[in-house]
Amino acid sequence: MVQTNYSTPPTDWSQETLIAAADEEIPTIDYFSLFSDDPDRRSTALDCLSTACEHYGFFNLVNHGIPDGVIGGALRGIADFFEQTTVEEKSKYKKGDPRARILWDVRCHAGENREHLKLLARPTFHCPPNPPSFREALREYERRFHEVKMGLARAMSLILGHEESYIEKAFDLESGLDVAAMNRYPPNFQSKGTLGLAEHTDPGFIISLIQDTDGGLQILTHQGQWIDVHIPPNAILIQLGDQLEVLTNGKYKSHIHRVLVGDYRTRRISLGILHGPFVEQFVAPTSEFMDDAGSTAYRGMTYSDALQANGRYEIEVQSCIEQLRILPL
Ligand SMILES: O=C(O)CCC(=O)C(=O)O
Ligand SMILES: [Fe+2]
Repeated sequence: MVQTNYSTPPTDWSQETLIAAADEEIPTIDYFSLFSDDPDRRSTALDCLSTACEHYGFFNLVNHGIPDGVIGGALRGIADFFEQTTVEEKSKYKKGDPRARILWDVRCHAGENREHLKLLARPTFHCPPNPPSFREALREYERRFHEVKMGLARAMSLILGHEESYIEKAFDLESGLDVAAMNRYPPNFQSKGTLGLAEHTDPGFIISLIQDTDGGLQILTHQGQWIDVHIPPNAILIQLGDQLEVLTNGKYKSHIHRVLVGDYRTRRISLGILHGPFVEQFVAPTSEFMDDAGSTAYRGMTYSDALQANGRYEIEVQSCIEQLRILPL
């Protein structure tokens, strides 16, 4: 994540700037149409995907084939974990061991108000054992979305002008590092300020996001405007990650987003999965996306090094896009 300074909130965030967000349309992509046998339908869907990736960097995915019950079950399981597990039990997962595969914390200050749980979902699935319904429900959703992710990688490879397996190979996606990041906002009734989560971008190929309550997430568009993100029930928000920005030399960009807590009486649960390349995969802009002089706007790094470039652990999945960007002289 960029600019996540937990002790000092950014100074220019007045109440007004936090609330002034435009109500803009979020592009919607129909997943099944991307693979339709009807060539017109398919080509229209791929065109829409191309516009969404290049001009927005995020979109709502519908008709993805994951049953409503699987999405609802995962969100209920997460709520059960946050509500039924004792603080003593959760505290076993506090940051300490760099090789930890599960991380839990609660933050309550002017720059961040949330309880969160992160766990390694792929290549191996790790999860607290209780409540038992949580593990199974999360695993089922994660398994289903893995297929959707591989499909999106194929469709995006095509709109980038490559063979279907281009992104899968460039990121070694079948061995990719997927981290599930679950949030509860606000964490309690002592929240301070209006920020649930400070502005940041996320690393990886894409980030998929589901929620149980609409409202709170805001995205800074490439045109520099904060917009409120509305995710229709059972749609999945897809955000492009930093490593896709690096691979495409900035043709597809990740974007800054943040979460507001606003009303302390409304609870919101979200599940973002950060779908990353294989940790040892070296990710650098490929020649097709360079200009005639062969110049690149990003430096290459393995995914593991990029995740640790800010001194963080892999499981924290923090962005280091600032270190990856080569600033023009
Ligand atoms: O809760 C949300 O809506 C977004 C969470 C997020 O951006 C993250 O965990 O990286
Ligand atoms: Fe994020």
